[in-house]
Amino acid sequence: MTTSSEDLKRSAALAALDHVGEGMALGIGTGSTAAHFVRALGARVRDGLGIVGVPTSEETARLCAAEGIPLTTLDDTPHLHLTVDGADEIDPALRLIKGGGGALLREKIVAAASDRMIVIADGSKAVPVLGTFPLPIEVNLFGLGATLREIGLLSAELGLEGPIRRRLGRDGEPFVTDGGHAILDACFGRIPDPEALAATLNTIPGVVEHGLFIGLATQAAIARTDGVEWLPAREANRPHGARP
Ligand SMILES: O=C[C@H](O)[C@H](O)[C@H](O)COP(=O)(O)O
Repeated sequence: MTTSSEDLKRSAALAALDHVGEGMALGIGTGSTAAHFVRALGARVRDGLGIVGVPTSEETARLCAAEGIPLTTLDDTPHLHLTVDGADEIDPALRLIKGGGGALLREKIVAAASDRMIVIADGSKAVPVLGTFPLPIEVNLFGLGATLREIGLLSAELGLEGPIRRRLGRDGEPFVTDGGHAILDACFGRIPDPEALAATLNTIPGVVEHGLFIGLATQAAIARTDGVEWLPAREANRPHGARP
């Protein structure tokens, strides 16, 4: 019997669900892998599990509502126990590229508000070096051209070359995030020093957020045909370390 990539995503989601306990405040991720988690969580909630969730996108909010998962906001619940979310790439130090679905801004805010972040993924997302997946960069619509040019110039100084394109939606129109911003996808191919690139992007006016998640993931459940592999935490990488 063959195992589909959806089966693997579901296996990773179920492995993360084992870490969810009664009374938890959860960050709930976005994307096809996170959707498996939402559906499995919904079944547990209907069986009586008491949790509240903060969704990382309007799409996830709708799915949670359909599953009967009680939702809150970071205004009412600013400190979360655990976030479970997918990723586009995961390296061995648990650095991530996220934002393939355009939800990176809310995802990063929610992950940073959480004591722990478990990344769920099928094995295809685990890479030795980040960057094959184009890096999503969320930018303000005002000054888009100038921001794009600055990203290109400063990343070239780091030795990163490659096309940077505004993302289009499925309808062929420019993609707009839940926050009303554009996404630029930077096709660098390889990002040998993600910390340096993240620090550079953080200095550029007009960059709202970028898809490099560094020091946020505490564990990853990577599902392969022979089972789920857990990548451990690297606490030294975590500026937002677990709080009491
Ligand atoms: O913006 C979207 C998110 O970062 C997703 O978690 C990421 O793109 C992974 O999505 P999927 O599980 O569909 O591959």
